[in-house]
Amino acid sequence: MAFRRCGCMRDGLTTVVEQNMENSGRAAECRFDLLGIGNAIVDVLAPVEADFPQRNGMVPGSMALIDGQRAQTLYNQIRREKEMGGGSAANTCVVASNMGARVAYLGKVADDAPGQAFGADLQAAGVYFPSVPLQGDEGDHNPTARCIILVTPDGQRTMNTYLGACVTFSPEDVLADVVQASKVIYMEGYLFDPPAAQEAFRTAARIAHEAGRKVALSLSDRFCVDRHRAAFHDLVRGHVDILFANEDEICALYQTDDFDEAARRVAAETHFAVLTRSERGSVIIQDQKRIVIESVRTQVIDTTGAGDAYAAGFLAGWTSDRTLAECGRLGSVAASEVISHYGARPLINMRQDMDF
Ligand SMILES: Nc1ncnc2c1ncn2[C@@H]1O[C@H](COP(=O)(O)OP(=O)(O)O)[C@@H](O)[C@H]1O
Ligand SMILES: O=C(O)C[C@@H](O)[C@H](O)C(=O)COP(=O)(O)O
Repeated sequence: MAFRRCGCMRDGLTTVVEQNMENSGRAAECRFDLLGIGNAIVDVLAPVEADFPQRNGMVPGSMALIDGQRAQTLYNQIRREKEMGGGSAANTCVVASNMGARVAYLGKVADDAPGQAFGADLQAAGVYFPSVPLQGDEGDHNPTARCIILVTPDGQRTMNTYLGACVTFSPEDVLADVVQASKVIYMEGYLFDPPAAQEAFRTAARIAHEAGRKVALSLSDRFCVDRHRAAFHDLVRGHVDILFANEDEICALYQTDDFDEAARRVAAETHFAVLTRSERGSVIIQDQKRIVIESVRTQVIDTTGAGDAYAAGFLAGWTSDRTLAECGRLGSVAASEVISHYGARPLINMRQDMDF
């Protein structure tokens, strides 16, 4: 089955696309399959030597929050390979759109050159991006966020994020009509770092559920889970319909080193969780039933965005009524594409060029 394509992404929201959702019981009459909400970030990718992260006080494979000065120091220190739109949920949106889903995104940039580039990347990918950039003094004090991503020869990425304009994202930035028009909203756990965005997160979840839409959450990073464990527990137990997490993150949530124990505990607390395990693939858990999905082997150049792309493939499949096994396979296929080159966004048109 081919994914549906929306040819009117930038029309006014009064146009509601009629959907034929015969067997899903999910939302009918949605303009968007997927709405991503997250920290709007420009990624700066750079190859570094294997020991660079440790030598510079970083934990390999993690995301650390840094201030503007540290961002500038690192920026001057590295050999920049690529600068491009990033942000975890935004990456998911771009990949899902590339796979044929109809996608919108909400996030905060400043009205500066990186912010304009971030918006242009989304627009080029067919993602509807109605968020208003920060203007004037506020924008001058909070420039568009940057993530300095250091990639070691084994393809591992270590991220250093300066949040900039993202710290101003608040409930007012949650556009209710866009939320209501989306089958599923997908929010990144990183949104729990900027304080006002936590409230925005809850606002978006409430609006979505009131409109009969689904809410998906990615736990994002194990240290992010450590920072916000109680809030994530609360969300997982009561407010999230689909949970995405990698092995480290789900283990961090339940404070265990044992993946099987973490998987058992999440199965007891939630109806639907999707757990990724890097080259070991993923496990989909729905109502205690487990489906194991293999990864797709590829030459790994840069693992930035593997989890984001997996979620994209999965949700593109889920919102077009694929079976769970097919959703998982689409996740693995999407992830294998983005880890085979620098950057978290696809270099090909996956819908056209790959076997779905
Ligand atoms: N080395 C790899 N080889 C093949 N696929 C991979 C590899 N690393 C990640 N993937 C794919 O990406 C998905 C997400 O990767 P994972 O590392 O678990 O998430 P994250 O990027 O969030 O840390 C995996 O389920 C798998 O499909
Ligand atoms: O959101 C961030 O702080 C980093 C993003 O800009 C980055 O593109 C990212 O999240 C990569 O995704 P991941 O490797 O799947 O975590």
